[in-house]
Amino acid sequence: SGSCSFGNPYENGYTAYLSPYYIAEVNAAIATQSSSTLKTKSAKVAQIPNFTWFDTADKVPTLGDYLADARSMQADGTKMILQIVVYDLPDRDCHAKASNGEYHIAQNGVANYKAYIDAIKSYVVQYPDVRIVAVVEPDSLANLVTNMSDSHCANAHDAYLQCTTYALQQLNQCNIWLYLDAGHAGWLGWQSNQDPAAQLFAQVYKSATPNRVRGLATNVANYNALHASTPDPITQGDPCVDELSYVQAMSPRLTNYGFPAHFIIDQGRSGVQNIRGQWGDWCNIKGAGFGMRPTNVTPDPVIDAIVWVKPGGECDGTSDSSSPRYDSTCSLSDAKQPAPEAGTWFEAYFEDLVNFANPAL
Ligand SMILES: O=[N+]([O-])c1ccc(O[C@@H]2O[C@H](CO)[C@@H](O[C@@H]3O[C@H](CO)[C@@H](O[C@@H]4O[C@H](CO)[C@@H](O)[C@H](O)[C@H]4O)[C@H](O)[C@H]3O)[C@H](O)[C@H]2O)cc1
Ligand SMILES: [Mg+2]
Repeated sequence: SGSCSFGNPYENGYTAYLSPYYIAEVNAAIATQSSSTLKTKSAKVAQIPNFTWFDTADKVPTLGDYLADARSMQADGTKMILQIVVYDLPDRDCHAKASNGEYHIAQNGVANYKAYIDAIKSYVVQYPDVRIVAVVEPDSLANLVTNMSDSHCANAHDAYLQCTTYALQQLNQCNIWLYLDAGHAGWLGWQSNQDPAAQLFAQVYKSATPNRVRGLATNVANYNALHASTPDPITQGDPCVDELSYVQAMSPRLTNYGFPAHFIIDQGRSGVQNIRGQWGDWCNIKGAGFGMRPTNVTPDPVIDAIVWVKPGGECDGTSDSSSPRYDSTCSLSDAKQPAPEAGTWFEAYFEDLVNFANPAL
């Protein structure tokens, strides 16, 4: 049956697959741009690998297309990594509104979610020769740590855990590596949140054995620095001023609870610091730029790789107060407006990310 390796999936010799979905978004954007400099820089972004978000079940068949495409690219000996996000929990994004999903617990949501996971699994098992890295359910467990006082999250608690355990039980093939989403330094890095978070992550890790959970993904769809030379003033009071200090604080706690976690850290929109009014602000933050490029060269052996998970240019949430998914966070002074619905293309914001990119494009 060959080896079922479970080391760092980002080991040297692997090439991250470029999402055709994102390339199409960027190409469409370029067609609307007039500046040749902007067009050139935008084209460079399309060549930087990020994660493909399966935020609706009807996108899952494209996973088969991407796996087949990646397999064809392996014909010459190239070894590919396909990076995806599993993101379709019932009552998703329970403490916010912007990213509420298609499934609802009250409407058979857990069963629907299991069918969604089964569909993903059906493709994973068809391509045992293609390496897959999956971030599992951004914001979900983090909300269970800090927002049980929100009835939406309290009511979703059991379903989130049941669904996540199911996903880990089903997505356990040798060609997939899973990273549970772990919020970020400004969410769970606060002294009072660290241990409860570590306990919950370890509980979920141990709820499905054997599993292919390599560790945690941090800073997904957020803006924190990997390493801040000088802490952003908004971090005042939080011992974890950046993602490096966050993962270094969490690692021994997780090991202590029986979860020897490694980490991947999103830096897709972290190129510019000191741009937020407060650390809890998360929506279309003005002044953000594309950040350090994805790499497996990291400042700590517990960090497998720096990655781009949130595709820059895809909106965090609408600023239209008449929308059912309107979240007032997207109308704060540090949020770029007007903004379209979460997940849809936000051209003005994309152009800012390009122009403010650090390193420059
Ligand atoms: O001084 N102290 O000692 C002390 C102690 C504790 C303190 O309380 C902490 O304050 C933190 C804010 O500083 C809070 O963190 C925010 O929590 C929000 C959810 O509630 C997150 O929002 C999500 O963001 C996602 C993208 O990241 C979106 O995709 C998603 O839709 C969206 O919902 C923010 O990122 C995150 O920054 C903590 O909960 C809270 O516990 C504060 C001080
Ligand atoms: Mg979101």
